[in-house]
Amino acid sequence: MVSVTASETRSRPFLPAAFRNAFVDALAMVAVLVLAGLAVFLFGGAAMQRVVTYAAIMLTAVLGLQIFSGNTGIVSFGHAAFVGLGAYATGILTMPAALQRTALRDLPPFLAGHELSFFAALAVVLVLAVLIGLLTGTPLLRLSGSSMAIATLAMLIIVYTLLVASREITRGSQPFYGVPREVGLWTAVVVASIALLAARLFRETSFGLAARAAADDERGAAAVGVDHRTARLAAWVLSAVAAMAAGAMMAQFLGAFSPRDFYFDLGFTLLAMLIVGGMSSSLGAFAGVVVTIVVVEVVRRFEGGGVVLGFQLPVLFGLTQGVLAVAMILVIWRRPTGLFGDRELDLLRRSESASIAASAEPPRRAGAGHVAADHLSRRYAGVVAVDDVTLSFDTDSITGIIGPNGAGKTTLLNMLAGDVQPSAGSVSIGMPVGKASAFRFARAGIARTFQNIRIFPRMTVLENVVVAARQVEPDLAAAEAAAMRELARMGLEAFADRPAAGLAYGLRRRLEVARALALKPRFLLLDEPAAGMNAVETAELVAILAAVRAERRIGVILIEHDMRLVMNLCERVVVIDHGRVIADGTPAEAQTNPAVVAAYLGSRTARAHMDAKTD
Ligand SMILES: Nc1ncnc2c1ncn2[C@@H]1O[C@H](COP(=O)(O)OP(=O)(O)OP(=O)(O)O)[C@@H](O)[C@H]1O
Repeated sequence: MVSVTASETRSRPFLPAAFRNAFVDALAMVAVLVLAGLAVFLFGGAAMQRVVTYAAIMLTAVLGLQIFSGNTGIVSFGHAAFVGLGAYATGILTMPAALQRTALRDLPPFLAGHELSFFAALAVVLVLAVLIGLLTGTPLLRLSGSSMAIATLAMLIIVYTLLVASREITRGSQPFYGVPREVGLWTAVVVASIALLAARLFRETSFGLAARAAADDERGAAAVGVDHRTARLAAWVLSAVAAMAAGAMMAQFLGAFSPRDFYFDLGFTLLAMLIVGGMSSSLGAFAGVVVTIVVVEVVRRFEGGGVVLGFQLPVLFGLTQGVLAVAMILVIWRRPTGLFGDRELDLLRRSESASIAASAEPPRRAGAGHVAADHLSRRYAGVVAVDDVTLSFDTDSITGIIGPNGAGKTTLLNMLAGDVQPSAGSVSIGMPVGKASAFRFARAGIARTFQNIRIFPRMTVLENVVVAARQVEPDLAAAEAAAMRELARMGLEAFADRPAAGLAYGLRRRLEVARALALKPRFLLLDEPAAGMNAVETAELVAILAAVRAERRIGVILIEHDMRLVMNLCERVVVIDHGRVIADGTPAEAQTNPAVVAAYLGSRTARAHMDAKTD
């Protein structure tokens, strides 16, 4: 459990808490793998050693898939293609030259006669994997969600077709043979161990955090400065590296193979293993491989028929794939997050040793600055949501935006946050942000919360805030300490290690504010921050916002229907009706403005709200 201390620890930790925890988790899984290797090495026969070697190779490939699909939430059917490319590249690079002259007579000269050792070939394959990852990822990741998943399927088919068509290099659909079989148990165990470390640690890097945040809520992630395309590309490239490393080992493990070995069957097996274990964690990938290999080894014995309890079984062709398919369906049905859920081992997080001190460093104060809307309009097929609005907001002030339902308040706020593009006019935030997009606005100091809360439910409460802190603080340990400080401010430190999904409604709203503040913003844009809160919670929120403003001198712009909150907290009130600004002044002026009363306060209840005096 994370504990908070009031002051920052004197000695800086060797590694940020998240990495220490990840490292220990990975070491625990590596220990199990090494012990399994040792057990079959000492006590198992050659057949058992081959099973564990194969399991370690598959583990490397499944971890590759997990790095991408587990962190981004996008299923990939294409990773078998990476395994195939790694296998063929290794086969060509390591095949003895004499054999090449007979088996691959038409091999282009630049590919011929290298005769590399396995590890030299692996190094080349890894470089190749980065290039192939960048080349395939850049166009693929322009798509989103299910279209991206379908595109990975297309990639699998394209690579298969290329392997079959490139006869001079691959022998087409004929078996590619003559690859030296240097990869044994320990090579596979070592490479799989490195893949385990990489997969477990990647989760905690800023790319891993960003990819997971975007998987949970893409708009919410952009609002805390996450560039999801870059994060996904990083995950894709690393996953290609792991999958191609698995392919390199597979080539030398099998010695002979054909394109069919890296097609739908393998793609399905990799996915089945990951889904059975649990897609979202490296623990899931690890467990999935162990469970499915054990099941497959047992089932395989019955595939060719045999006698069980006196009964003669028929030959059951495809029994293993069938059992895997049923296992996958059962898991998806009964346990959608896989056998091992979507949490890592988190060995250190469970103990006191992972305490993170809240940063004592005072957060930066916003300098003078402004956010301005210049003749801003936004139309939606026939509806003019915002109509020619010109407004300017300064730091060190709190402005309330009020107006009837559907007046255009949220649309205006979305444009000020770079989340919605104006149909006409422009937004200036006091510094250049290049192509306007929400993540660039967030990094430039425009933080926001949403009317419908957009936290990252599958991440912990602390991770929710660290994602934001990392966008402005490259040092992870410092980002953790800053995130802890914001959690403590919002009274959430006791929940730091819990999944955010478990928070009650009011606490989720607070978490969203803590997350926004971790961006060290110049402006904080809040869309109905008190919605759904009771009077006590609202009063606490008002006190927190007033304290934040006093401490940091930031500009706060909030949309709110709770007039008591607006009148108590805001120095300026902007009233919007039918997309236009109809009043802009002090709360007292708004209360007595006849246009406001006429346009906004038709009903008696609303008038009663408006008449609420400041406490
Ligand atoms: N994505 C969209 N597509 C089509 N119409 C939209 C879209 N977003 C907003 N609108 C329309 O624009 C108008 C203004 O909506 P907006 O949500 O900005 O108002 P609001 O003042 O925030 O309302 P509320 O107080 O109910 O949240 C409404 O008529 C709404 O239906």
